[in-house]
Amino acid sequence: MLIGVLALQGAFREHRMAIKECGVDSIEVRKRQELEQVDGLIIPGGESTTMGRLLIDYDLMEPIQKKAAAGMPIYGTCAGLVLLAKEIEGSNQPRLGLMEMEVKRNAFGRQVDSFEADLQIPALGDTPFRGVFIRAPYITRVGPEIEVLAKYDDKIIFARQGQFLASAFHPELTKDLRIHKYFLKMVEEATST
Ligand SMILES: NC(=O)CC[C@H](N)C(=O)O
Repeated sequence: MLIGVLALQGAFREHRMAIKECGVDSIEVRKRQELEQVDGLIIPGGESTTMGRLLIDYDLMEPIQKKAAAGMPIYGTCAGLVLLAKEIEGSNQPRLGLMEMEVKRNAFGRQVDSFEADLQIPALGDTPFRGVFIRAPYITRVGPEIEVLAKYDDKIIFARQGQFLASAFHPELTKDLRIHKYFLKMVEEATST
């Protein structure tokens, strides 16, 4: 199994470290040829407007959408979550638009630019997951095919739609590997069918 981490901008190194800790190989994806090799893709946090523009400049937008349509699992964190959403409140910025949801960017407000919180995530067991939020978005509306995996303060911050996974927070900035392992299981399931 080979995981690609989109490396146009943002926190891609930390995701590669986490994947390595899980005992799985990864590569940085900046070109089509690199994308072609991978079984699953992680879209890191960063700046979603910049990353969206770079996806077009690097000619990766359509190739990713095509691989997604062919079943490739994708996990987006923070800016990655924004890029996965079909709707972005008040913005027409470029996006992959693969998940039936609307998101609000920088949604927790200026006073709470960055914060941490213990999250209850039933899909990961009883132990809370430390959520690191940095100018985080949240999900404001979801379609029926979306499974809500966690909320914080009544806001949806972790969700799945089939082979797509999205978190508003940054598990790659903690030592807890449960979400990366959860995604790797999704990739394993997709590649074994
Ligand atoms: N840490 C992050 O990825 C911030 C995301 C940023 N607010 C955006 O919308 O692009």
